Amino acid sequence: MKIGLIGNPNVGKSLIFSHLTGIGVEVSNYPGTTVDILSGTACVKRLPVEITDLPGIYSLDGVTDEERLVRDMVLAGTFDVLVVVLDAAHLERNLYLLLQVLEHQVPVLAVLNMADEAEKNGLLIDTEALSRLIGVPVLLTAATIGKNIAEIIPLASEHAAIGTYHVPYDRHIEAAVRTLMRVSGASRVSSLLALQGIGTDASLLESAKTIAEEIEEEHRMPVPVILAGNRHHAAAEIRHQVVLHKSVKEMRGLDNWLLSPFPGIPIMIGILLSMLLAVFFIGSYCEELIVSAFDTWLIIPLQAASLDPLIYELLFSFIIAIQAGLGIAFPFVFTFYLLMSVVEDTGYMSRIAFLVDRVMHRFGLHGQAIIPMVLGLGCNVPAIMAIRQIGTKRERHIAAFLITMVPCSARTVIIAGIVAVFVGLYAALSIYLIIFVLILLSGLVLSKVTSGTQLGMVLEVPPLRIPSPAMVLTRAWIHIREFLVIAMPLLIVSSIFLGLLGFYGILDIIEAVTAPFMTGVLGLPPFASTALLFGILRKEMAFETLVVLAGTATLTDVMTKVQLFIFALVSTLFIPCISTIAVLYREQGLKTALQISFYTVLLGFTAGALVHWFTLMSPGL
Ligand SMILES: Nc1nc2c(ncn2[C@@H]2O[C@H](COP(=O)(O)OP(=O)(O)OP(=O)(O)O)[C@@H](O)[C@H]2O)c(=O)[nH]1
Ligand SMILES: [Mg+2]
Repeated sequence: MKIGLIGNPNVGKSLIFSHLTGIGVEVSNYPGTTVDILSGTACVKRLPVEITDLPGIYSLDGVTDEERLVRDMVLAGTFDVLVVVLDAAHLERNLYLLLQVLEHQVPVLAVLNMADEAEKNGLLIDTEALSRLIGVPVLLTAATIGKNIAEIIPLASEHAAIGTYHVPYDRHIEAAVRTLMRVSGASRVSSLLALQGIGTDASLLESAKTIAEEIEEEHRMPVPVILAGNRHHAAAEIRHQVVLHKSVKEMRGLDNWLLSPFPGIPIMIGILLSMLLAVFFIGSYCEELIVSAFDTWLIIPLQAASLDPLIYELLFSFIIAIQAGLGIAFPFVFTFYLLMSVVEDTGYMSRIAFLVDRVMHRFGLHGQAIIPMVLGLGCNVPAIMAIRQIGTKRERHIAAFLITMVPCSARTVIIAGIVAVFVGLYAALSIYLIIFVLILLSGLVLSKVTSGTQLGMVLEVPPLRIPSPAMVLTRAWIHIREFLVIAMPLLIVSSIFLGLLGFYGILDIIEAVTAPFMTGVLGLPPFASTALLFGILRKEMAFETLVVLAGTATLTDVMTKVQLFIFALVSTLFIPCISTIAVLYREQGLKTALQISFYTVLLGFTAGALVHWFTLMSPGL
């Protein structure tokens, strides 16, 4: 009987080999110690068993010479049993190779070595669950202390089994495999290999090539990359089901819920939606209190005092800027960051990434890209900076486009403050829906037109934790402080600037020039153009400026509900704020910054014009 020891580099194969055979081989703590293939014999029940120590490899893809060598030996049926040695302390990374070995339909025993290290790291591995899941026996060992090493050969020779687990590949891949199996009568593994251009059957390779080209056309990435992405996802999923951190043992039941598509996805939508609603309700409740306090105590007395017109204009612009900042933006920004901070601290964010990973691949993105996108709900600037971590240039390019469309907290201020307050909750939610659909469509189009490759990556899902109030408050405070020290002064200066422009009649000129477009195409009052313009400085300033220009916080006095809806939609979508453009330029270059700015202007005006046109067509609205 021939047994092969296969596994990632540095997992302890050679140490196990010398325990089993008594042959002293080089064992060292760096990958790639074994380069030659060494065999030895052990006796089990007086029958000789030949054991081979193979060089460490990460996959059977055949990228390196060692990988090709090992794969060819496996394909040639050299071994009766493969003992796959895994590092129990880094199971997810090691599972990738195991999943690939299982595809080869050879009897397998999985040995999770380094049990001592896993234990030291506080990891508990449910070997029975793993064994049930993949259909092969699983043994936990620690080669340095000889733990369970004596079990390896008896288990391997008597109980090694052909795995029952199939990596759930992308549906195009699965369809291709089915077709190849039917047409050429090939096995699943030969069909999968043929799709990657590996194999000896010329006619199978020929048909696989045509199908693979179609898939690559559709996905805009090579088949091996798609397969790798799927395997990584499967490895993450298995790891999640069988490994738990001691400290979070009690959280595990909850986590199983959170991470499975059902009820995970409804829960995710529920959590995000209730966050938005909480921001709406708490924000607008506080807004009303603060705004009316300003009106009663400052604005009305100011109007009653007979002041020099210029002084009055300056004072009025100053007060209304503070009213807009503290009264309108602050309650929403504060509530948002507080809730967001809780979500981040619990570790739920990575669960969102895991849940949407599959869907994101359709948009040419890895699940990890969802984290900057969710961060973008707070502010696009750190979100754009966070895409640095994303694997390839192509993914970064797509992510930059999509993130700039994500409604940040400033845009939530506009949507909540204008639409939720004056038009209604459903109208406000419908803006999110419109933006969501536009992001999906843009993602689909971008993933088709952007060239380059997509990388598979391992998603780490950190343990769930009860958030610590101190951490949550500190994190929320960092964002809120940024708002107070950067946004507020900017708001005050621009409000005074605006007051002066109005005082000297310059706003009238700008408005007169843009009026035909504003009124004719978007159906908005002419002064909306100034508000949109100031929205480029900071998004919520579009709203605050509108209040300043309207001269009242009760916007329905000066605009219709439809106008308010269109204004909010356009100012949310069109051109990112100046800080976002700056960071886009720094991170992605001038071309991308310009492309995105142009694209969003087009999108914003088109969406606004369409809504206007639609309401003209249906006067009943
Ligand atoms: N803590 C701990 N260390 C181990 C265990 N098994 C092996 N090691 C150590 O891990 C390192 C790598 O062991 P090797 O046997 O050389 O690993 P390998 O898989 O043959 O590595 P390559 O030949 O590079 O593929 C050595 O320093 C071993 O002492 C274990 O169960 N626990
Ligand atoms: Mg070795």
